[in-house]
Amino acid sequence: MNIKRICCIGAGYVGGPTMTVIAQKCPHIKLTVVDINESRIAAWNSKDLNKLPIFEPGLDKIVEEVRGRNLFFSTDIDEAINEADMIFISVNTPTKNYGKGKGMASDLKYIELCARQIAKVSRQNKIVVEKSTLPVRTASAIKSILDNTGNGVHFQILSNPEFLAEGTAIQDLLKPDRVLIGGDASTKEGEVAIQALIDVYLNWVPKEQILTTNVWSSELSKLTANAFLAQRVSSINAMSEICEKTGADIREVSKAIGMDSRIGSKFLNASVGFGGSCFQKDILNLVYIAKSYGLNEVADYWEQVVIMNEHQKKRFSDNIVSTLYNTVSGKKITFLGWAFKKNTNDTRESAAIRVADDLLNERAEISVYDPKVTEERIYEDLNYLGTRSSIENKRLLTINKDPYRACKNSHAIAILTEWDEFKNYDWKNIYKNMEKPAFVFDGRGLLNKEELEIIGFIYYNIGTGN
Ligand SMILES: NC(=O)C1=CN([C@@H]2O[C@H](COP(=O)(O)OP(=O)(O)OC[C@H]3O[C@@H](n4cnc5c(N)ncnc54)[C@H](O)[C@@H]3O)[C@@H](O)[C@H]2O)C=CC1
Ligand SMILES: O=C(O)[C@H]1O[C@H](OP(=O)(O)OP(=O)(O)OC[C@H]2O[C@@H](n3ccc(=O)[nH]c3=O)[C@H](O)[C@@H]2O)[C@H](O)[C@@H](O)[C@@H]1O
Repeated sequence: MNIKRICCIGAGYVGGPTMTVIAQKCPHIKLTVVDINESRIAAWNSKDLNKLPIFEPGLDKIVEEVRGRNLFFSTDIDEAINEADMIFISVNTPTKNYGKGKGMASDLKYIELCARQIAKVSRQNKIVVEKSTLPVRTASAIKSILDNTGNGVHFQILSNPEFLAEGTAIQDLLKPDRVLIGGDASTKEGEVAIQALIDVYLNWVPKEQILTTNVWSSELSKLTANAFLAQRVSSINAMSEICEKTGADIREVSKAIGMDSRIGSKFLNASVGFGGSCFQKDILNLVYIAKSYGLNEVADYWEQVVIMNEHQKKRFSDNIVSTLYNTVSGKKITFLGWAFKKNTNDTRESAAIRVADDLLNERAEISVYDPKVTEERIYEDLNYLGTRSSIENKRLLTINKDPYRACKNSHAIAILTEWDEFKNYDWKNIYKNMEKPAFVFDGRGLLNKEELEIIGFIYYNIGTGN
């Protein structure tokens, strides 16, 4: 089966970049990315490429090349569904914040709405691809909705989880470690659907890197991959606390263990805690699934990864307070970075939000510098926690688009995002304009302790205790 038209529902961090890359590599396929969020679609269609809703290195160039050629962004969801041979569902699947499973299970209401809409408007057979990260066995719920509410047309459901990381999305999409496709190979129609999606990827991904499994393995592999990655961060962060008590240096420990090829060197950077929209949500989802099968030991095991992460954030803010003589009330503390990692404007679950909230509870005054994140976003993140009124948050937290001004008159700087450019700042100048003693709390282990100490800073690096 030759796919000619693809529709992607959800123009977010996954749908947007993923379809952009497919459009570049498959000029013979017309792709339409749709979303209910009109302003997001308007931003994707913006003439000014700096106004795209998502910042990803290299994304703007490819959008410029393919938009209007074979890639389209639209709010006309019904039309895009109806004309497509293949539909990717790439909507958000956040942690449920109400009812059964509150705070743990994935909220599948957006997925269900998509399935109902697909069923309602489809006039010919379609392949439906789960791109969103979903609890294992979600495909059976989607299939049941499609088969029971549709117009008698036939649907094949595939699972094709996305493994891109933000900040490197384009590179990850162009050269994926693997592409995973889960489908029902036991039927002829299932086999045809699997092959149709393989053929799309074969336009740029070597066939050895395209892996097929049954649907449930594919759904569960995505949760497993994120759980393993997050577990590495929590494991190294747990060791960072031991380092701080014993004089060991976490960077040396990471290097020493990473050289063991069975362990490997990636994802061993101690930090103020992992952020991002997925690690926490996907592990909590896994915990919920385990509990729902009565697998309490399994659930507890994975939940500890999230508990450790919360502890790491709290320990970082506690350390700032205790180092600043147990009082930060009225003291200006500057945050370099608000996003959850470098090269993204995404702030979801960023450690900065928790750390700021803790310090604001201690009545500190926070000054934030992050060139990629909008002012509205930062206040929304804080207001969402509901700890203080939005007026109070605006009074206590200020945002500055100039890092030097952001640091002026502050007592301490906290590094919350791993931007490499921090290293190249004029730190002597920053020091000159700060209150003394001037502290740097490096939550990403990026700056050079010795250099900063020569300038006069008192430097704390997560995982070294000095
Ligand atoms: N952000 C990431 O780096 C990765 C995310 N994922 C998974 O991909 C999925 C999507 O994540 P993101 O792109 O980050 O989410 P996002 O929140 O950036 O985008 C989702 C979009 O779907 C739209 N939407 C929701 N319901 C809709 C409906 N019924 N019809 C049309 N549009 C609808 C929303 O308006 C939103 O623009 C999630 O399941 C996530 O776990 C997987 C790999 C990486
Ligand atoms: O499902 C998802 O959403 C994605 O989640 C992560 O990608 P992402 O969250 O975008 O970014 P990561 O590079 O994984 O970083 C996550 C967090 O862990 C932190 N981290 C990462 C690595 C490390 O060694 N130490 C560490 O603290 C980062 O600073 C960041 O806050 C996975 O890496 C992707 O494979 C996956 O597709």
